[in-house]
Amino acid sequence: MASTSPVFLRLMANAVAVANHAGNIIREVMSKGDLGIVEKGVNDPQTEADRRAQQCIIGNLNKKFPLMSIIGEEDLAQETNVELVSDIDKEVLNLRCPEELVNVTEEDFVVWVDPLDGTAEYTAGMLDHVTVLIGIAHKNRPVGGVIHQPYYNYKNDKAGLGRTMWGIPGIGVGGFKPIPPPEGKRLVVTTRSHMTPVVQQALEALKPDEILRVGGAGYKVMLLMEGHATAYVFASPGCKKWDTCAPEAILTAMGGRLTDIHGTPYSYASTEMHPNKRGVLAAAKSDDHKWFVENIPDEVKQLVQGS
Ligand SMILES: Nc1ncnc2c1ncn2[C@@H]1O[C@H](COP(=O)(O)OS(=O)(=O)O)[C@@H](OP(=O)(O)O)[C@H]1O
Ligand SMILES: [Mg+2]
Ligand SMILES: [Mg+2]
Ligand SMILES: [Mg+2]
Repeated sequence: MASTSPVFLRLMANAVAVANHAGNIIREVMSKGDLGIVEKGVNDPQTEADRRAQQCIIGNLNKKFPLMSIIGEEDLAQETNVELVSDIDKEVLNLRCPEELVNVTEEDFVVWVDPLDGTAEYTAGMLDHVTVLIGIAHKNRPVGGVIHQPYYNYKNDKAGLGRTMWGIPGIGVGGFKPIPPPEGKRLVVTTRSHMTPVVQQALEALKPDEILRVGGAGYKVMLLMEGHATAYVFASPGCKKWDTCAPEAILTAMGGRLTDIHGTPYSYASTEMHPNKRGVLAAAKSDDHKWFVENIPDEVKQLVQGS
């Protein structure tokens, strides 16, 4: 079965396994206590966990899919002697493959990797905000996504610590139960640490019942997936393709949408620039997404055009 599975399913099943392994690395670095923090820029830390998790994810995917483009957040020379992850997720391997991906070969996929999303929160001990993101794109669009949350349940006696969620548009999602947001309420999730006057202006115009400020694109989208928020609104550049590719795939698979603040999808081609310069707007329900696109003021849209 495995040897005849489409490349796409083998890739997804390996992505789940390496994301789990990256989660082990992230917890191990934290438990050893020396995070090895390097400041890449203002308010942009990198830790030993970011570095080792990326080496593990890209090293393993490279070994198994040597012809595929893989783009990771951290600017590192790839080590060749990374620890081999031999498991593969059997449930994902045995899923139905989307018809249009059955015969696609590895050269035609592009993988976007954020080895640790929410680094600032990781260093500050806000551990549930931390995720590992692996997004798979084909013909510029996200076709599969994996989000691993290494500290899921960490406040809960460590019962069942960590979880992995996946989504394949046209097929479905796994590892969590999609929950719709509460009817008749507008709950907006946005940045915790990158507030600007324009981000604020957009939020005020939307008149939310509540604003949730959390770290990381992965965690914000998880709040949408499980009904804790109606929309993720970030009217600013700053987010990158590796932040949004996996979350977009999962949201799309459950009927939601992730675009720029104008309502236009991003392209995930390997030649694409990394920053999402036109901001981020996401919702678990496409009707909600439409309402938010229509209600972000034109003045804000003009200020976040990516030029
Ligand atoms: N230059 C710049 N300007 C404005 N905002 C920025 C910038 N760089 C990163 N960000 C925002 O910072 C958050 C964390 O960034 P990353 O996801 O890239 O970092 S990491 O994966 O945690 O390392 C993430 O969102 P928040 O967590 O919502 O603040 C990014 O959207
Ligand atoms: Mg970073
Ligand atoms: Mg990130
Ligand atoms: Mg990161």
